[in-house]
Amino acid sequence: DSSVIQEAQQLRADLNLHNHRYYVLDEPSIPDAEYDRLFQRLKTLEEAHPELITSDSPTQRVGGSPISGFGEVAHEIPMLSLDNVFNEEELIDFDRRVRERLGVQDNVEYACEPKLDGIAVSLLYEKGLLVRGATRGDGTTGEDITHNVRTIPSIPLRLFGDAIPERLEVRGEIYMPKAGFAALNKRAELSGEKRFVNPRNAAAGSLRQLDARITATRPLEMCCYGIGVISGGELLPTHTDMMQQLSRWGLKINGELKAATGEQGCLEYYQYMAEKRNSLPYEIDGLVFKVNKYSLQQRLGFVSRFPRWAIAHKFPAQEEITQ
Ligand SMILES: NC(=O)n1nc(-c2ccco2)nc1N
Repeated sequence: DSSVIQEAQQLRADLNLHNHRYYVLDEPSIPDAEYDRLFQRLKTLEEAHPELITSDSPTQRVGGSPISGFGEVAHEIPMLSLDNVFNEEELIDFDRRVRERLGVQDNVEYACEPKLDGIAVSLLYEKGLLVRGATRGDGTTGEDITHNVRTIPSIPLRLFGDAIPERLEVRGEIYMPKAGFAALNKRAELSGEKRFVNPRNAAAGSLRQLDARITATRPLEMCCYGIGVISGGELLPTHTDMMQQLSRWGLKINGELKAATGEQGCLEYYQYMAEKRNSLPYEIDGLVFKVNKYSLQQRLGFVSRFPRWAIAHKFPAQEEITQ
């Protein structure tokens, strides 16, 4: 009856908000015991009235039986991997090429982020509901790991707030924090299971499980670093704007995300993060500098879409031959 429906809806909303504060904001709002009590109450209501169960209920994070195999996902927008630079000179060269290609003299604003050492994933939200998770794969085709990404507490099953796009593809890195990795290997040692070599391998192995119940026991987190498809919604002018918007919709973004001006701003960020690297709670294998304005990315993206290894040498236009 309607009071049970209302109670279930209220419990679902409250639990999802508590999850958001605990796993995305790292600011727990209630004691664990209180959370468990609410969770058990929702579980009881759903068992008594299965028709109340919705896909974004926190009780639905761990699926039922294992899947038989991984489906394939065709990325509508290719998931490009990043080119690398290894020193200041090459970074300065990158910035110079960017400004040359844009035909600008003055400084370009960059978005600066740590490069998390995990697994790149694509999350598709339709009308705010998480409908699919996929690995990068070869950039064009990835593996469907929806059943496993649903178990990760920092991945919202439903976005909240307003002006949520019809379709929103969020891209980010699934990673295992250093502390979680150490605890997992400690448990593995005690139970005679194999240990993982590093957090990246541990995350990769956890996402390759056919049985989501195993993935659910692994301390995984997800941090957004970009978007793919966005339709029926507003694309904000810059990457940093868009990441802040993802955060308002309940997604986790990296606290070290900053805007910097020109090559000098990037080099200062590099120094700052080089000092800070060992004290971060997760492993990083570098930093990522992105031209912050999407309009400039589009222009640059255009140039880089042509193969850099081939060029067409055109003949001069011939006089039109009149019949
Ligand atoms: N791994 C990582 O942390 N990444 N990866 C990107 C990326 C890959 C392609 C475009 O952006 N950005 C960040 N922060």
